[in-house]
Amino acid sequence: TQSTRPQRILTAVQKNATRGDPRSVVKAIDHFCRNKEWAMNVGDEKGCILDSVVSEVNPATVLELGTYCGYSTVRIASLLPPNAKLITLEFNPDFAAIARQVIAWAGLEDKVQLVEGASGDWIPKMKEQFGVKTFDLVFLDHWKNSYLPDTKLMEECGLLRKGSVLLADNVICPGAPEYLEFIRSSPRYKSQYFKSHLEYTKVEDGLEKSVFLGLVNEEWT
Ligand SMILES: Cc1ncnc2c1ncn2[C@@H]1O[C@H](/C=C/CNC(=O)c2cc(-c3ccc(F)cc3)cc(O)c2O)[C@@H](O)[C@H]1O
Ligand SMILES: [Mg+2]
Repeated sequence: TQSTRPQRILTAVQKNATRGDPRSVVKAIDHFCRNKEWAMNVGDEKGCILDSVVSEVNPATVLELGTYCGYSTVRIASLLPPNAKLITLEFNPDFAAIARQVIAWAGLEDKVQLVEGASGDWIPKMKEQFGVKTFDLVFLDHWKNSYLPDTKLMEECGLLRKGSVLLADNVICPGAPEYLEFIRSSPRYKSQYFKSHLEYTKVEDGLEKSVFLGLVNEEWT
């Protein structure tokens, strides 16, 4: 039977990366996607911006929306302090199965909890199911029209605290216009755009970093 692109990405990891070495897993995927087959990983250029935000936030709890093959999961988890936890949501079982093996190859299973299912179903269960109070960092990289509803849902479920950081991929390409419009005009967020390029291409794209400010007082009037 024909292999899928995620299966070919996993094969490239198993052939070219060293078990237990997250950076070699990241390099192997980037090499494959730059030279063999493009895939929608955040990639090496935007990945450096992701790394710098993760290092700056130094999060104890991270939520990733949209695991795909686990590329950004590995990048983030490799930078987490001991005892920190990354929960990543993926509703495609085939992608989830590949991602589990990529995460395991990197030796990061202990820091990552991959949950199979839709973000809209699982966000409301985070506290009761995983004992999460709030998330220090959220990486949004799933369906672009789910960014806004899921952000509102996280607020409603009390999963964001003053200082929580949202980092959204692809705000230019493919784009997340409703999310950008909301987050940049909301008094509850302080946003910053990091200009970059679509993974493995010269097309413009970027990441939007937004800090949740908590319920600002004009909402009590
Ligand atoms: C509500 C819900 N719950 C759980 N998992 C969910 C979920 N919604 C989606 N997922 C999962 O997340 C990933 C989906 C990622 C969507 N990403 C993109 O579409 C994307 C596209 C491009 C792109 C750019 C230019 C082009 F010409 C073509 C493609 C680049 C990117 O970086 C992308 O992220 C995928 O693994 C999907 O199963
Ligand atoms: Mg993306």
